[in-house]
Amino acid sequence: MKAISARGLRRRLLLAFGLIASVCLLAITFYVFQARQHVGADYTAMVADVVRAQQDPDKLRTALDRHVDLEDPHHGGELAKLLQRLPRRIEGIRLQLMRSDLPLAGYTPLLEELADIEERIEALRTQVTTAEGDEFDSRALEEVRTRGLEIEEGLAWNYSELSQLLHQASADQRRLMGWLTLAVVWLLMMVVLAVGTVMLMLVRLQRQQDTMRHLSHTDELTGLFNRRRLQEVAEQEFARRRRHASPLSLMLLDLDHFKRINDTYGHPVGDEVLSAFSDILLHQVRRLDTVARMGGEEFAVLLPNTDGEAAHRLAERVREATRAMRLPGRAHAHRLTVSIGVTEAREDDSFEHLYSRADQRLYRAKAAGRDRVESGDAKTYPIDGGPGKMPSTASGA
Ligand SMILES: Nc1nc2c(ncn2[C@@H]2O[C@H](COP(=O)(O)OP(=O)(O)OP(=O)(O)O)[C@@H](O)[C@H]2O)c(=O)[nH]1
Repeated sequence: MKAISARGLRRRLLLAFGLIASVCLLAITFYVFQARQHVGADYTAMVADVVRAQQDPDKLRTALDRHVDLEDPHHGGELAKLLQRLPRRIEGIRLQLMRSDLPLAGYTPLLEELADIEERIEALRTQVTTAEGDEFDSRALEEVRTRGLEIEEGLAWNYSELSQLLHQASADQRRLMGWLTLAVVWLLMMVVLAVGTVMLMLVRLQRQQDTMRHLSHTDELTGLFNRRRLQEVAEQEFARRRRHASPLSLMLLDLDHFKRINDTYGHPVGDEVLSAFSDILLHQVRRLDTVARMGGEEFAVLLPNTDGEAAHRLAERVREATRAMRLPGRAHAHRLTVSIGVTEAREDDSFEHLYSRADQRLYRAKAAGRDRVESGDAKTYPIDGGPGKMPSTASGA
């Protein structure tokens, strides 16, 4: 599986975080809008019905007055029609209340009273319609008036109570919605915060992992790769070589008599020399080469796409540069030299074999007097690409 870099991961996490935050923001806006609209619409409709119903008692009083004052039986028709409409209005309000989510317990006494009024309206309507066409006596008219006024009073009181209850409930509901909205906003903020924190932690974790990986691949003193990393890169290069059949060489380098530097100038100066030598190596090689410190004063350079001849030339350049190197501090007068073993990978070779051959050649270079490059081939190699001869399989001082 391809590893994601810390930067790539951070970019993806930030993108995800931005998306989540936007969705949350949209959800909050949508919720607040819907909640306010919903509550407003329900109560507006119900309160409007009750306000209209509150005119009914006045209409009833007027109809009664006309009915009684004119003593005209035909006016009974107008009163009867009104008495027919009133129960429908009550029924409509009752249905609205039932359908709403209001706690009906507070409304039950009112609804019961309205049901009672409905019955009385029905009785009065029967009385008025039955009497239509007959002669009204004043006693009967007075009775209609009295019963009508009782209904009018009952209706006026009930509607007024209902209106108050609805206004109160509406105010309560709005307050509740306000709190709910706040709670939702708070909750979403917490979610966003939590997601952000988790993402930050993930980014930190990834950074730590990257640092750990870097440290596990790096030599602390010189900043070069270490033995483990060289091994990994070598395995990759061998796999690549099997696919593309390109040359691959290895150079092993060991500083000569390094102990003397430590003994003469002290360990810290020895450390500085090791760092300065690393710089020389890095300066001489290409970007695709892998330079590693194997431990102590021993180094290795893996050279992809490089045959033994080119590797030998490079080794010579490194040897020359090392001799010419001015050592730091009190060691400035000391001349540092390096012995180098070079080898090119053969067909069906392995890194272990390659390394072992380079090591043997390094040993030979040491044994032959140090400050030498041993490549093991009987050929002579031109140095720096120009014509030149090597006395034997080795070159050096
Ligand atoms: N300053 C410093 N010295 C180190 C470090 N690692 C190893 N050394 C020293 O390197 C020296 C290596 O000594 P030897 O193995 O005898 O090798 P040499 O003196 O270079 O001799 P030849 O390799 O035979 O030419 C020892 O004195 C080690 O203490 C390090 O990280 N810093």
